[in-house]
Amino acid sequence: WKISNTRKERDGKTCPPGPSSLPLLGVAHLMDASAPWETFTDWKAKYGDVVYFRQFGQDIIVLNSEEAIKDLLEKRSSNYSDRMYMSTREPYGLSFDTIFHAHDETWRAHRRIAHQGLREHHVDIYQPTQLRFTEALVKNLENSPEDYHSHFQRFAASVILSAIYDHDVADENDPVMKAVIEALDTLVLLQTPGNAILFNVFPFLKYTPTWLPGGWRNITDARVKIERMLNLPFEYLEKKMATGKAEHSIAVEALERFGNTGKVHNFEEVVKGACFSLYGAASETTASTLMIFVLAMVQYPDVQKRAQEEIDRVLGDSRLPEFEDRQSLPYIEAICRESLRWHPVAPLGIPHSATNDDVYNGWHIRKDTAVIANIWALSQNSEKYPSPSLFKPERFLDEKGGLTEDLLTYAFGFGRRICPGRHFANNSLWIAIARLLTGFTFESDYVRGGVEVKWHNVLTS
Ligand code: HEM
Repeated sequence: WKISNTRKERDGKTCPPGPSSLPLLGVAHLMDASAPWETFTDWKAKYGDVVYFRQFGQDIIVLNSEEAIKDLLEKRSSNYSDRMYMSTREPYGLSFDTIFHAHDETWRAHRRIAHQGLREHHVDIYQPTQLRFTEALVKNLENSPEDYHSHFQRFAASVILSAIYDHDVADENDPVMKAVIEALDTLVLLQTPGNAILFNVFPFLKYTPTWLPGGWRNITDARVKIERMLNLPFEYLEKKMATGKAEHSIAVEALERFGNTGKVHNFEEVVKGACFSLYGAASETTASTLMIFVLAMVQYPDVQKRAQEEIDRVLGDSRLPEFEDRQSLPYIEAICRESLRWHPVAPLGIPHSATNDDVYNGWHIRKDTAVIANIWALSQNSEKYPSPSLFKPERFLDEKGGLTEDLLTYAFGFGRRICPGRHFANNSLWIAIARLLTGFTFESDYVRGGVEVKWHNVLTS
């Protein structure tokens, strides 16, 4: 066995450099399975900005620089906006999901629905809802601070369910929210590319009994959860519509628009699928980013103190931050950006896929190659972010204390597949972070017998 950093030949064509794969293992023995983005970032030094390898029969390319990512995923987006085939899609009833949908007409309809409801500035109409659920989050955290993770999950699910379905999450027993949170744990694992590749090779994994480790793979159990998450919010909405009580929401708007045109075949299923994907993608990412923010506040008390001083200085102690205060609180904004950068919640994004054969820098890229944009490598680039492992919001401030132009858009992906919920997510995160810093000081309870924080890395961290 010898690591080769020369260019590799395949079918007589030159592929980008990368580690050689072993027949059964692929490159598994070379990777840190719990944090593959770190291995890929180390490979940048060894192999460069474009790294190629094969894993369980799948061609994979990792892009380790902004330039390579822009060249392929943005400038050549017509060829790099597909998704790799996931063997978990059809059997688990996930064919309708935008996130892993092929780059086709249904996907375009999904993106139109998402864009219509979540485009920049338009998302401001959800601010009153985001504020209302932030107030609920603060109350819940006051009552049971130890349950912070479930409070963040509930906050994230509530804001998005309200925007999509005008569904008001009443309490922690709300059946729709419970269905979403219950299904999401399984969904995230099923859609983690490494897991899906394993299903390609060992299809029998679908039948793992629920009581065994890895029981989330059980196909009967998973399908029930996924169907409930797909159908339940829609059933609630239909009841509201039937009684004329449905307020404006992304789903209602889409149903009206597509229903009238007759252009989209099976439009109700299309709308359902698009909405499922939106709240599927919104809940976990938003809640996890808040977890990352809290972890940073615990580890960096000086940052927390400086943020609280900014809030006191700008607002005094007579009122709480509102969206209108955003411009006047640059350090809070910088904390939001640093929370997205310090440990990106989706460190490898979601792999794109090549529709056709292509040539880049003289290297051959085969059709159906999975193309991973290594967001982690961008976020930890020490030339752009000195001492990248430190949580330093000041890196987003200029000498005059104003914000830099680095908006961290790369944390939300690239090209045609860029996250359609990014403006909505930014608002949810900002108001939650501003209000949490006003109402609380976060401290570690580890020395008092609390649990050690461990990263849980799947499709999201
Ligand atoms: C902190 C919050 C969030 C982060 C960091 C995040 C990040 C991402 C990333 C990296 C992708 C993959 C983009 C690509 O393939 O290049 C993505 C896709 C997606 N995100 Fe987000 N996201 C967040 C919140 C949201 C929210 C709030 C929504 C919905 C309201 C949403 C909806 C989606 C959807 C539907 C996709 C799939 C797009 C497609 O495949 O065409 N995300 N997101």
